[in-house]
Amino acid sequence: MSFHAPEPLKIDGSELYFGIVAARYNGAYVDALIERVSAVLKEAGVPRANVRLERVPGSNEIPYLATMMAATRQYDCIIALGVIIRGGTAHDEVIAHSTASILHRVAMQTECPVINGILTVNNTEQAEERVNGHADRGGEFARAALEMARHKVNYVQLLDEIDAEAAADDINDLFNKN
Ligand SMILES: Nc1c(NC[C@H](O)[C@H](O)[C@H](O)CO)[nH]c(=O)[nH]c1=O
Ligand SMILES: CC(=O)[C@@H](O)COP(=O)(O)O
Repeated sequence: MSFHAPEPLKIDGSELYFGIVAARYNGAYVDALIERVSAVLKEAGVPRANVRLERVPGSNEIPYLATMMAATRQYDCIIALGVIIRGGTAHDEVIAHSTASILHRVAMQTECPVINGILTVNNTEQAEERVNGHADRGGEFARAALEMARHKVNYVQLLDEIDAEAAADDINDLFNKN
């Protein structure tokens, strides 16, 4: 098991907004992830009102809601939470790969970072260890979300400033020509 999560950064979450999309499949494990994510966001000062939680049937449905939430432009980061447990067929692999790839695409296309908090495990013991046991994956996902939300806010602001400067340059050029 991996225990090399980065050292937590001190991030003031009081003005950050988060969307959580969580599967109902394997609900007890996912609920435990939601609890840890919520606790860590709260510790960072994120007001409860700044966090919106949406539930979907299974992890396969997460990308749709993540896309819709990101498209609202109301969030600084989306956190996707699910637990995929290996079954008898390759269905679990199909869902794990496709969701991971779509979540990246959502982030690139909307400028809203997306945290892939969809655990892919071989059995219930591995799920238990990661959500209620030694590994605090929910906490890790929340801390990654705080860090990425801060990047998002900074870069969106920087891009706005660059756009404003470019627009001002265009206006100056126009006046200088006339
Ligand atoms: N087997 C798991 C699923 N399967 C359900 C799918 O995610 C989906 O709801 C269904 O295929 C309809 O589109 N979901 C999980 O989150 N975890 C699993 O282990
Ligand atoms: C139906 C599912 O989402 C998933 O549990 C598939 O399990 P299995 O591969 O054992 O049919």
